Amino acid sequence: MTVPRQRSGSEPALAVRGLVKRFESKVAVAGIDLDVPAGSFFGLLGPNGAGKTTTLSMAVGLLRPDAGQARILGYDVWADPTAAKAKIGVLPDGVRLFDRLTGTELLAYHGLLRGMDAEVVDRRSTELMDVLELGAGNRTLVVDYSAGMTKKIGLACAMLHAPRLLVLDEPFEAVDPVSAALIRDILHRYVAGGGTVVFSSHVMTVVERLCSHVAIMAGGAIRVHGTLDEVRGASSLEDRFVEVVGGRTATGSELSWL
Ligand SMILES: Nc1ncnc2c1ncn2[C@@H]1O[C@H](COP(=O)(O)OP(=O)(O)OP(=O)(O)O)[C@@H](O)[C@H]1O
Repeated sequence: MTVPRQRSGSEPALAVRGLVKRFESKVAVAGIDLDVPAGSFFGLLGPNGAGKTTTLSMAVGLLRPDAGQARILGYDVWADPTAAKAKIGVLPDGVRLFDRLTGTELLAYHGLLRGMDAEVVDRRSTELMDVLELGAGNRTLVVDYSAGMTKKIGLACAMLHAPRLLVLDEPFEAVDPVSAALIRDILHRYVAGGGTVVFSSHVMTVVERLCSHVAIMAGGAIRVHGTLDEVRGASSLEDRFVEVVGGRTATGSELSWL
């Protein structure tokens, strides 16, 4: 008999153990252990190809790992997907949405798929469309949205059911500064209200401004993690990042034809 795992108040919002993913001969994620404390604002950093998207996709049950485990608020993502997925909202990489719908229709679709009450969906989607400045009455199809608007409707879909954990892959990419500030405020409020956010980003200033905790990945492994202050020490986060992942600068001899 399998004894259900005890869930306590101190359970990390997200816990991964020994996550591995290979794509043919390429090891994209090489055995990652990571705890995201409940109530934290967690930034996952790393250079292009470090394995951030692959890690987050496995952690939320979108990509099956070759080895390892992921738990969301104590629920195993692969053994108990219904319970685990009820607790999370996900903004995946390159959001694949049913884009022949208006934003409001897409939110209704998401809400009803999650078994939410139609009236609640209606109320929340109007509020989300409004707050995210997508226009509650806007009849534009999502396929015709700009990249930044697509990011915002993806975020709205992730938040609609009021999850306890938000996992966001590059939420600030392609978003204008005004919308980025808006998203930052919304996420701040969400964390202040007891939610947990994990997001990947390349924008150090955003991570430094928002995050309580940070992990830096490179080559499919976590190189350093901890609170923001522990990770950056006396340097800036950017300097620490370059130090950890190894920086390369153009010496002047490259691209001489340019
Ligand atoms: N479906 C796939 N098939 C083959 N290789 C893949 C696949 N997905 C990812 N990879 C490889 O795995 C490695 C990690 O990719 P991943 O997208 O997780 O990196 P990332 O840190 O999110 O990068 P970026 O910051 O550029 O988005 C890369 O070398 C990438 O080429």
